[in-house]
Amino acid sequence: MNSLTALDVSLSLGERQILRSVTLSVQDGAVVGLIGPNGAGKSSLLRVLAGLLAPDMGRVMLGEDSLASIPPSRRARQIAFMPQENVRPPPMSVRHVAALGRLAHGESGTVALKHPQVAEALQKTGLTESADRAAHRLSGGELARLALCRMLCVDAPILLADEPVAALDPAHALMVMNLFRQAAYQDGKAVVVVLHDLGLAARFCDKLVLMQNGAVRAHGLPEQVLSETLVRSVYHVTTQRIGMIPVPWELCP
Ligand SMILES: Nc1ncnc2c1ncn2[C@@H]1O[C@H](COP(=O)(O)OP(=O)(O)OP(=O)(O)O)[C@@H](O)[C@H]1O
Repeated sequence: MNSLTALDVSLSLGERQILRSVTLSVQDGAVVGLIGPNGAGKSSLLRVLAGLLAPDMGRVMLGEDSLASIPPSRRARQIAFMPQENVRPPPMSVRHVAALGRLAHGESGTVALKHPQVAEALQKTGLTESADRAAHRLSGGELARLALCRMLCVDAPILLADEPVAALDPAHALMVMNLFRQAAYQDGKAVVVVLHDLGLAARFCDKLVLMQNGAVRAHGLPEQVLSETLVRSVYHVTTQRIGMIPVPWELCP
């Protein structure tokens, strides 16, 4: 069974305390949504979970093993990470950039390009017809899908995605959220996804972790975490419900 757990993790960067005793766990077959206002610490926590930042206190466990004890080469095969920042790629084709995900398995060149996972990831992210285009000429949303595509090419059991739908139109945002659900429910992956869209978080995540000021303010089922009271307290907005889905409505006075 695949699981990734942050246990009582604290992190300081420079003078600032960024994370305060954060505990979060994701198991295979589940999509965990990480939500919270700007600056709450979501990206920092995701980087700690990916092993890119070492916590000052607490630890991260990948299954039974401490993440810090796992060699980076094995970590790269176990955890695929999509960062928030979309760096414009060098002048290579979309297919070549996607295939960089296979480097985690030591594959490059033709071997990587011909791996079935590359064609599948291009198809799942709606990029098959753009595969031969120059990646550096893609639009912002297309670039975001390419970053996701490269992450899928790793075929890791654990997926960590930082605001993967922030730049996407509604159809592609739904496509990507369905893709995470499929990864969890059909392929048994463990998924952590950072989201600002509370509607998507409510609909597509099995569990939500709501962060505020570097700490976990609430966690549990979406309907528990996205209560009117908690949303008002953390985001300072009122909500209206469309069915079960909370929609941010007005700034609190
Ligand atoms: N290297 C750093 N040095 C000092 N402070 C940092 C550093 N990196 C991040 N921070 C601070 O840590 C806090 C949390 O940042 P983080 O990017 O984790 O938040 P976030 O919840 O992902 O925010 P957003 O929703 O805006 O992306 C912010 O106040 C940020 O300014």
